[in-house]
Amino acid sequence: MSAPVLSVRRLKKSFGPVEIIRDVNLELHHNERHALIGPNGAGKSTLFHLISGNIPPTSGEVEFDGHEIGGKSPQAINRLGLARSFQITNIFPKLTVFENIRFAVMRPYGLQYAFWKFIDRDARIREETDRLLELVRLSAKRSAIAGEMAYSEQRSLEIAMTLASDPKVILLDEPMAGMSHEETLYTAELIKEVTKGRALMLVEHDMDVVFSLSDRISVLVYGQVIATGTPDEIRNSKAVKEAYLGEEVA
Ligand SMILES: Nc1ncnc2c1ncn2[C@@H]1O[C@H](COP(=O)(O)OP(=O)(O)OP(=O)(O)O)[C@@H](O)[C@H]1O
Repeated sequence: MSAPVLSVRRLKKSFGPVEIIRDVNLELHHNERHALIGPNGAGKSTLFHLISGNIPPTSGEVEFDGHEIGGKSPQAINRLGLARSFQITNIFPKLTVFENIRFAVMRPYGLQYAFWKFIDRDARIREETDRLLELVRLSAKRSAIAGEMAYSEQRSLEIAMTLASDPKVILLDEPMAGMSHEETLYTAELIKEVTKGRALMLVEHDMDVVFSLSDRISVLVYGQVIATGTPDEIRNSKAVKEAYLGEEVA
């Protein structure tokens, strides 16, 4: 496996006297799909917030693509090539699908405040928007109002917006939350496709998705990584069974 594109070392985060992230070490490699699983309240979202710059660490390091990013702003981290989509859908519900993606495409060009009519002439932005529409299979929905689409379609749109900055690393926080079985299968396939050539870190509660999609899995329990390994290694880990998966399977 290649060198890590993202390394978390001895990371800690306390809220007041309570230590939520307790000395976490984690590596994400180029072209790797890596899931982070663990019981409710284990600290998965907090770890994502620390990596994406939404909250600063108490101590420790986060290195992304050769840069120390711990404590940097989400915008600065995003510009370096790390993109995150949130548990809560991040789209503009009253705009069309095309307008939503175009907004995300314009962001890296610093054009988001320009007039739409001038932007419409900008072939570069239109082509990139069309490419992303096709990639997430939403071309037929380009004129649909985003907030009126099915939930899974809104998540596809959100994934397209996350890809707009052409990130090296993508963090997805519970992309299947609230989806039907069919929607989950569809979205898992889509995620597989669109993350080719990138590194993905995923927080997800659907264990079928986690075990079929991931190259490696890390298990977080009470703010500590208790195991990292391939799906088979994690499935057969005694420590994981005792601390977490045994309970899930039951
Ligand atoms: N800003 C905050 N201030 C105080 N405590 C916090 C804060 N954010 C999170 N916590 C606490 O940190 C712990 C970990 O929360 P976190 O949301 O990271 O867990 P999680 O593993 O993502 O859980 P879930 O699977 O339910 O989403 C929880 O006990 C939560 O109450």
